[in-house]
Amino acid sequence: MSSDRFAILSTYAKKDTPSTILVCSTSVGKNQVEQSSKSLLVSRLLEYHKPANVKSIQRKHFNDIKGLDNIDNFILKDVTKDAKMMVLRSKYYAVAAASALFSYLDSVQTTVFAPNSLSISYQEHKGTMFIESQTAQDLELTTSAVGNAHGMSLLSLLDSCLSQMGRRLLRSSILQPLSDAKIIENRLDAIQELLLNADILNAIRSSFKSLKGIDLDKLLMAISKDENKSTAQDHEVEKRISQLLTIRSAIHAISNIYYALDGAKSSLLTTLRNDLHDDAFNCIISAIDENIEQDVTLGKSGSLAARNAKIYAIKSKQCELLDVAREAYRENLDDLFALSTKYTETYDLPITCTYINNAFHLTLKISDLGNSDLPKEFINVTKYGSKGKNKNNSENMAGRYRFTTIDLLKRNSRINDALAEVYLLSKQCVLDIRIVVIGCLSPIYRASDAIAMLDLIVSLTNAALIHDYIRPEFTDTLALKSARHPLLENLNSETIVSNDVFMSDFAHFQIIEGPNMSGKSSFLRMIALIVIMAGLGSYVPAEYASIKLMDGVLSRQTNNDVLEQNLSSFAHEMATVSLILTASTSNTLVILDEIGRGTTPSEGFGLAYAISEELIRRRPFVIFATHFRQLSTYLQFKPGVVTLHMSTTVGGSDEIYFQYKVAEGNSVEQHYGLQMAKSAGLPGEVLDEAHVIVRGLSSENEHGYDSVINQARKMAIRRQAVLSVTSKLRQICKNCTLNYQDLMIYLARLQSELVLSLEGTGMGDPEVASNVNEKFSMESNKRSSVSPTTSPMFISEDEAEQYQSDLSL
Ligand SMILES: Nc1ncnc2c1ncn2[C@@H]1O[C@H](COP(=O)(O)OP(=O)(O)OP(=O)(O)O)[C@@H](O)[C@H]1O
Repeated sequence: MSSDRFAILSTYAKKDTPSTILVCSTSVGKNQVEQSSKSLLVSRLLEYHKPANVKSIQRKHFNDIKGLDNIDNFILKDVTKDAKMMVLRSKYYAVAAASALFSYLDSVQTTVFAPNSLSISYQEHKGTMFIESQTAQDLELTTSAVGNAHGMSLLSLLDSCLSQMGRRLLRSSILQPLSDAKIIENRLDAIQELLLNADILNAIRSSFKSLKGIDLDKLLMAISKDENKSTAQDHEVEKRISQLLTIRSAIHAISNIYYALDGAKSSLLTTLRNDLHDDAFNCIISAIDENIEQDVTLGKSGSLAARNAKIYAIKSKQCELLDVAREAYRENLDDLFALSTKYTETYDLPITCTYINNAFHLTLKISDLGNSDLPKEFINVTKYGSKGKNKNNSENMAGRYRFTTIDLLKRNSRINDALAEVYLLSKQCVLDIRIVVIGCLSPIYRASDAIAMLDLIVSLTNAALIHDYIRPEFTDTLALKSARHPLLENLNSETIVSNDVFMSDFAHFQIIEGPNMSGKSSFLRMIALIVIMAGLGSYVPAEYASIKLMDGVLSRQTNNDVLEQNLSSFAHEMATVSLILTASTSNTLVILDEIGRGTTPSEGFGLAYAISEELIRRRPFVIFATHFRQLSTYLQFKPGVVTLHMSTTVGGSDEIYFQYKVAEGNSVEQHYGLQMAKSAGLPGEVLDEAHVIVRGLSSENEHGYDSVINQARKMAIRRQAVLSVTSKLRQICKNCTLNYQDLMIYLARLQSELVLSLEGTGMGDPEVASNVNEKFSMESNKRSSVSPTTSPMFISEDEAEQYQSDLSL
């Protein structure tokens, strides 16, 4: 299953070269696979996957429920099974396609597999980030838990698209951001150009108005659809004429957008501009203009004006027979109105001839008849009261008689015969033009894609302008200065507190502590949202952003009961964690918000600790918000682990003030939970008792590991300080553009920072500087492939080994 966007599967495929491609019969028509030239889908598939066989499979075999059952039955029963099943549950197209594949193998190739014998994996498109559906929901990427008002989800925040194509692309880009820096940089260049060149931006915006909300993708699909035999002739003609008129407007709009891009310089904008121009467009316009009247407006369906517009839409002299048929229609119409006039004169009544429900009727005001009866010649009489209204027509019939005569019925019938002839001949004419359009579909599809991309770029440019976002750069570190949560900022830009973030291979596992409501989850989500925004090519809410492009964003957040999957909250948490442990790589961003709260505290802590250890070993970038205070106490000594906390202050009467500011190190135990409970009005004696218990437990805990912790903490501080300096020195070696003097100043600053951070660890003496220099030289020796001969005096051999393994990353 390589794609969840098309119901297409390859069987017995060598890498990237399928031997058979199964397509759903409804997408190509019954015989179109055999006559492949008729189906755009089939010819495209063959273009890309020659010499594959394309087989049409009945729609009923693309069954997602059956597909999941099949996978559940055949997939290997290993530790990853639950996680894989969980991901697949939300991949409707992939599992429906799997069902078609198993049906095909079973019925056509008579291949049957043993249960639990197949290794099945779900792969995302190359060059994109993997975002699991629950993560998308938790991060409120496209929908928000509190309604879909503007700015409540990332999609609605960024969406100022002017076309449906653009909006669809924005949505899919948010759900599947890119991980290819080159493509992203192209988008960013385009945004930067539009930000600097307001003329082009405004020109594009106004050129989009001429698109008048036309959804090109849907229009092209409708044009490609063959005639439905059950559709009435007049509707078919009306539909086709309307499609041709819309495509004509769309091509004029494409041309306007093309000219609006005049002068654009960035590579993406110039490519898009080229995609908006093709000689085929002129062929379509000429075919339509030569055959269809310029000023046809089909109007409201069912009205006489709409019918006449349809009848006279094809220009005269294009088809002789059509001209004759229209003449016959006109003569019959004249006869019919003459008949109506005759009734008026004969009976001396103001009778009018009205078009209702696709036929002509006679009508007369009830008051005009006075006390007399309607003449006998008038049949099928309907009398409408003062509020009467013909439901099927806007014609107000209140206070009127509606009737007909035998002669009028005959005229109507003749008119209908003439009409049938007109529609038949018109249909032939519009179908001929449709063939020209179908021959040019490919450049129109390309133009549609270009418009969608341009719309996305303009939408992201608007967001950057309105919210003062900045252009991110892409490196190996995730460094954000004064970053803001985009959705919170949109809610209230006055109160938003910005935060700095720094994650690198040396600081890849970050634990964040803090009381409830202190802003932990928001901090986690802010990082994920900014990484996703950068992945879709958007500017981001920060003063500076260096982004490491991720291959996926995985998250586990609280309170996600998944009722439809019949899993308890804890079971779901474990299934998600299992997915994270299976799917994360050193390039994945993992967001963990409270793990292990659904079970006993000791089990919860044990699980949280073990999961953390495994993630530290696998090296994804992890941000873990937790209430387990011991977690950071124990884990902070491991390489790559950083501890953070949300800063808070407590007022005179024990109120808690949240500052929403992230600070380094562990939080000081202040029993915020108890303070919150007090604010919530818990009785005094209950609180006193809780204080006594908590104090007892705290001193018991601290007594046991205090001295060990202190020792280990010193080691950790030393190691982290050295690793941090080494990381910075490496960056200098790679990217430094400073002159000699500035470089010396920077190095001296690094040195004093190091000395400062070593204070209290037994390394802050004057010899440190020379020891550190020795350490740096050890590192540079390693670079030049000379093995270090000795470990510096100020670290133990164990420590030196640990440094070596950390540095060899
Ligand atoms: N950076 C910020 N600037 C301004 N307000 C913030 C910020 N971060 C969080 N908040 C406010 O604080 C509220 C609580 O934040 P959040 O849910 O992130 O806290 P939490 O520590 O995760 O709480 P809990 O542990 O109960 O889940 C948010 O709804 C928001 O209104």
